Amino acid sequence: MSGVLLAAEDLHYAYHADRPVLAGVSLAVRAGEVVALLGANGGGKSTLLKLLLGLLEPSRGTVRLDGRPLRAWSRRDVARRVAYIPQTQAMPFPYKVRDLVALGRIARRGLFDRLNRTDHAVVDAALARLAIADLAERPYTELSGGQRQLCLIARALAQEAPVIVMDEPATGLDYGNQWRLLALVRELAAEGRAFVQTTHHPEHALGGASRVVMLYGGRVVEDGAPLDVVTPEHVRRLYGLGVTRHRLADGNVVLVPQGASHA
Ligand SMILES: Nc1ncnc2c1ncn2[C@@H]1O[C@H](COP(=O)(O)OP(=O)(O)OP(=O)(O)O)[C@@H](O)[C@H]1O
Repeated sequence: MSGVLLAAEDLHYAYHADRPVLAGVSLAVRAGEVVALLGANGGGKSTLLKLLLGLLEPSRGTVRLDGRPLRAWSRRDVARRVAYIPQTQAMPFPYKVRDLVALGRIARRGLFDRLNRTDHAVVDAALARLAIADLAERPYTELSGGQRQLCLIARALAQEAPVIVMDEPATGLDYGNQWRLLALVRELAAEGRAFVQTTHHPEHALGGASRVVMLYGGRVVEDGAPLDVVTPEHVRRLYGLGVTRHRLADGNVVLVPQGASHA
């Protein structure tokens, strides 16, 4: 299919043979798309991301990058095409923020190559885009969780990969930064990048994604436009929580929880 950058075809995966986590997941991500992946805790979202990145091997099925099976690519070529922002990343070495973001350039250059003028300009642009230029000289290890998250996103931008995979990118970000990040992601997608991101916030999927995929019982149960997927019925099925959905006068759509249920 045209424009598909990253595709999962009938993926199966289990950490333990008697407990399948994914049981036939298919998904295609096209240039310009922001795909939000929703699912309950333990539903297999992070596992799916790791399969898409080639960090885990599916027991059945294939992941394709630019149409070629992932296992046919070298790790370095995958890193040039796909950037990953994991949920948490321990960073024992106290890199300065600028140096951490510059690590994104390794995929483009050799590990021991000196950064050239273009590399420095790309790093500066990434810091500016995340509005963290003022943190550039601070050690990463001394930053707050949310500041670290912004640095990891800047590093992914510096990598200049056409696909960016993010595991709960809004975690730890304050309310303003959460919505600024969603807006930035849409801007970057409009420039032709593709995003796959897990989220625990259906509102973020409604307001920030161009497509929403719901994982339930190890399968994709919904895949479509945010307004078609993030419905009270589907939210109840996924989270066991009743919500009402309202369109505001400005056109925005919001969910209002009705109270928890274990049904
Ligand atoms: N390394 C592992 N070894 C064994 N089981 C694992 C491992 N990692 C995850 N699991 C199990 O696989 C299932 C899916 O986990 P995964 O982390 O993919 O879910 P998730 O949807 O990302 O969850 P959350 O929303 O809580 O982050 C869970 O039942 C989890 O316990």
